[in-house]
Formats: sequence, structure tokens, C-alpha cells
Amino acid sequence: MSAQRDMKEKSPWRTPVTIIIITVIGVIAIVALVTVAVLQNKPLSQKYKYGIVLDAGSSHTALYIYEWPAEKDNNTGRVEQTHSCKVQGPGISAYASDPWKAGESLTDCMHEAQQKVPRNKHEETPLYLGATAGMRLLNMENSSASDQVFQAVEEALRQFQFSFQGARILSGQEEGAFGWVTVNYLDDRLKQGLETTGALDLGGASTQISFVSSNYDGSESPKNSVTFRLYGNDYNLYTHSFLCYGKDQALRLTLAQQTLSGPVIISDPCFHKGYTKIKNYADLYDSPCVSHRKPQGAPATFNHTGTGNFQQCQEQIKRIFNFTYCKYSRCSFNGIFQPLVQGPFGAFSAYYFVMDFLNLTDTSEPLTEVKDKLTKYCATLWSEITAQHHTVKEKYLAEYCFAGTYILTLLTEGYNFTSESYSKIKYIKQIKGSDAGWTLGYMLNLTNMIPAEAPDSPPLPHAGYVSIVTIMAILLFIVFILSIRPLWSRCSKQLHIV
Ligand SMILES: Nc1ccn([C@@H]2O[C@H](COP(=O)(O)OP(=O)(O)OP(=O)(O)O)[C@@H](O)[C@H]2O)c(=O)n1
Repeated sequence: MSAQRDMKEKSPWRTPVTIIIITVIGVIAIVALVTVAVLQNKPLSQKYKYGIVLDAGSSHTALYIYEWPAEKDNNTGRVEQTHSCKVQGPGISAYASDPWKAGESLTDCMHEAQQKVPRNKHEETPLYLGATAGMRLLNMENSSASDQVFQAVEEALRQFQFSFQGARILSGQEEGAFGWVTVNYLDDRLKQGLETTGALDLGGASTQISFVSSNYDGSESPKNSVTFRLYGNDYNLYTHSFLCYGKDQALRLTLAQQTLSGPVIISDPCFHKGYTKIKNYADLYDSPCVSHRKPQGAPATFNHTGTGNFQQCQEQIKRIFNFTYCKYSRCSFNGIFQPLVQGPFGAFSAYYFVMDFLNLTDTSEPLTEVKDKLTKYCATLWSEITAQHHTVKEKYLAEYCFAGTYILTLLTEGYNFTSESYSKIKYIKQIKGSDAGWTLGYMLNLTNMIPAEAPDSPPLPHAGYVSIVTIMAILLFIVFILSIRPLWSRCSKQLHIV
């Protein structure tokens, strides 16, 4: 017995030095395990990619720079707008008689883009130019002038070191669908397969409505249907673009309605009392939206004077919509099929500019109240309006009564929003720092950044993985300490004997 005990006490594994060594090795192993877990899964230092889109609209051109982490190309939800630049001067379609100026107009914003995108990324950064309704109209009116504008613009853009991917006119359907993609992408609705938000876009020359409806599968009026498969979900989108129903062209349509007989004076209820301006008939009718209606034998000019009456303005505006024919189960206007509006909507571009100026972006306010406020605003004298807003461009200022009335009329009479569905509209400029509009959706599509199927994701996020390994290591350490406790007590006894 005593010999056995002697052997046990003398075993080299039971000496204090051995136990200390084992403990130290154990601690080192656990620290190493946690360190490896942290380092192995730590995201690499972020490298970014960039994309540039020029939105060549009817009233102006804007440049947007987008940025996303390089290794997340296919894992969406991460593309952000980092910079925007408003091109000085009018939209490129206004340079039809001086095409080279269209190219030149873009250079300031392009130089800004050169500063904003890191130098070593220029060559790999795609640059797109998409033109919308202004160029659609110019192309209809004079296709060679439109070609020349594109030539000038392309030449100017090729001077830069970015990877220029071409300039083209977007169809109205593309404009509507990409606006819808942008809004839902930024809201993280696509990735999570949530109920989508409809998109209402009001430009200068066209307006788009796009939404998913449970009553629309694309079989009725297939030309209004766009189908997508995004992150493993199928979407059947209803979309329509009304050319000539953007804010500026709708104003022309309304004025054309009031000048059928070529009068010398128009008393316009959509402009403030006290507003008076001599305008040219030639300028008013210089658009394919109205050119065919130019009154024969009209004088060169007319005196455009305001009377400031919301009700009468709304009556005038209603007359630019045709509600009399519809070959489908239901229509918005001009014989265009539209299912009943459904779900929440984001309204952007001029919808936002106008309603924000008028302080009418709160859609929880009943429609009757919104109309009352607009009635008061339209009835305000022009002298008061200019005195109250001396920093606002006079052209915009003169048109807010018309624009607000047009927006309400388009939504309620045109698209059939009711008091209830109106309250589901949100007037938005940006979502999470990126502008609402077609440009982001366009770039995501062209760079294949939205996968059709849900991307594979690691079973645990980085933080979860590290936490689990750390907890396991701590538990292991505790178990280890507990298991060698008897050795420690024997050890201390031995030390006492000594
Ligand atoms: N502070 C502002 C800025 C712009 N606008 C109006 O908003 C419209 C421009 O909207 P935008 O989306 O920029 O239109 P474009 O892209 O130029 O037009 P489109 O898409 O039809 O080509 C114009 O009618 C302009 O008068 C406005 O009322 N108030």
C-alpha cells in the first residue's frame, strides 16, 4: 500500500511544475482558439467599388455616385449614394440646336466625380447616362437632333477615365420599374421578401406609377406588366409612364386648353392674383405634347394673368385627362388600364419638391384639409407670395399653386386614390441617404447586383460566431480548472509534507 502511494506521489504528472505547465498550455490554447475565431472571421479591411449614373431629365441633369463594399457585390442591401451633383443649366434635350453644349454642360459635375471617386478606381468605375422624357420627346420630334445630342454627350463623357457604358433613352416602363426597385431596395423590402411599396414619380415631362397588386397578374394589359425574380421572390409589377403628364408638360396641356381660340389674355385660376406675364405662343406650343393644337392665327404673345382659385384650377386640370373611354375592367385615364391602388406608396421627385414647399407632406392630414390649405395658398396675392419667399426661383414659385393642384388631381381623379389610400402615400426625397429615383435601380440591374435567388449567407454572423467560440472556450477553461482541482489539493498537501 505504502509503496503504491509512494509511486503515485512520485508520478512526474502530478508535480506542481507539471500542473502549472498544463494550466499555462491550456490557457494559451484557449486564447489561441478565440484569437483564431476572431481573426479568421473578421471582415477584411473594406475595399469599395463605385458606380456613376447621370440622370438626364427633361428639366435638368443630375449625377449620382454610388459605393459598395467590394466583396459584397452579390449580397445587396449595401449600395449607398455617396455624392450627387446637379448639372447647371437645363436638361440635355434643351441643347438640340447646340448639341456640343449638352456635352460641355456635364463637365463640372464630371470633374467633381473625379475628385470623389478614388483615383485608383476610375478605370474600373462604370459610368452610365440614362435620359428620360425630355429626350423621349426630342427623339419623337426630331430624331437626328436627339442623335446629335447623344453624340456630343458621349464624346464629352469619354474624355474621362471612368468605364463609360453608354448613353441611352430609358423607356417609360424602365423608368417606372427602376424607380420601384430603388425604393424597395433602399427600404430592404426585397431582400426580406416584405410587402413592397409602390412608387410614384413626377418628373418635368412624364410621370410614373408602379406597384404590386394582388389583383394584377399581367394578363390584362400585358404592356403594363414587368416581372422580376429578386432574392428568390417573384414580383409582378404594374407600371405605367404617362408621357406629357410630368409637371411642366401638364402645365402646357392646361394652358393649351385655355388658349384654344388664341386669346390675347388668359385669366388663369392656377396662378396667383396679381401675377401677370407676357408669354410667347411659339414657346408654349414648342413641344410635341401640344404642338398639334396650336391655335390657327394666334397672336405672337398672350398676357398670362392669375386669378388664384383652387376649385377652378382643378376644373381646368381635370380637362387634360380623358375619362371617357376604357376598354379594360378599369382605367386610370386616357384609356390606360390600372388596377386599384394597393398598399403603401412612396412619392418622389416633383411630388416631394412641390408638397414639401407647400408644407403638405403630412398625409395623415385629411384630404379635405389639404385641399383647404391649397385653396388658401392659391388665393394668396402674388405680391405676398414673392415677399414671403424671396429666395425661391420665381419660375418655381409661380407654379406651386398649379403644381399642388395638379398633384392632388392626378392622384385622386387620375389614379383613383381615396382619402384612405391617400394616407398611405409618403412624400420622400431620400431613403437612408440615397435619393429616390430610377438611377440606383438602373445601376443595380446593369451591374447584376440583385441576385434572382437569395444569396447564401453564413449560418452565423461574425459577432455570433465569435461569441459562441468565446463562451465555449470559457466553459472549457472552467471544466479544465475543475478537473485539475484534486491535483491542486494533493499538490498543496505534498507541499505541506515537504
Ligand atoms: N425645388 C423644385 C425643384 C424642381 N421642381 C420641379 O420638379 C420637376 C423636375 O422633377 P425631376 O424629377 O427633376 O424631373 P426631370 O428628371 O427633369 O424630368 P423627367 O423625368 O420627366 O425627364 C420640374 O417640373 C421642376 O419644375 C420644383 O417644382 N421645385
